[in-house]
Amino acid sequence: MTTDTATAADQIVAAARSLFSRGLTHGSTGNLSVRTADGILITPTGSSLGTVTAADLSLIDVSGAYLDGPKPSKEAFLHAAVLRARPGDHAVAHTHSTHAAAVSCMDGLDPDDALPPLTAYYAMRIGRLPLLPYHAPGDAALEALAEATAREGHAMLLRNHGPVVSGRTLAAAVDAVEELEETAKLHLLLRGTATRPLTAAQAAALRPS
Ligand SMILES: O=C(CO)COP(=O)(O)O
Ligand SMILES: [Zn+2]
Repeated sequence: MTTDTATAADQIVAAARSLFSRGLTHGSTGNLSVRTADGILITPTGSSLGTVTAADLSLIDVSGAYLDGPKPSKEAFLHAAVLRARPGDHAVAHTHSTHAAAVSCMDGLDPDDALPPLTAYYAMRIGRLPLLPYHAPGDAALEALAEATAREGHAMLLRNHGPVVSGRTLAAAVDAVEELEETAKLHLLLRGTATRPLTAAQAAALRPS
């Protein structure tokens, strides 16, 4: 279902405030997008999600090209790549949330799946978390890999950076990125403690499509 641009703008501003007010984004980090009938509405580059308004939002097309409004997020190409790869998804959330960003800096991660399925909600909302190799923010060299990764699943972790998660709606994408953050926190809390994640079969039974 495609959202109209005015509704999408309201959704982006509400989600931005919600994330920023709870410390899930800080400074001018993170960006949100929603696919609309007109293109992809996305937060502008350099904006704080604590103060961005509906009038500040940028419009790009699915190729990532600029259409209207202020200069889009430098990660606009990533949002467009994910939405091209996932026609059933209509929104993308990217954050530098503390615990997920911390995990993205850890050595020895499994590049196919950076976090264990510690809880049922993690298995339901994220499932698998591929780790993408380090690129500087805004480096479009990541575009092809991000698009290919998004064809396999709706979540990915950018090395030394943070998560990118899509959803059928912005609410779903934000819900999933929050679940990822909380699971990253649990993972760090449990370091040094013998831990029993879900079994592969238990996780697979809950995995999102
Ligand atoms: O998260 C960010 C870069 O990765 C923020 O960039 P923008 O301000 O360009 O959206
Ligand atoms: Zn970022």
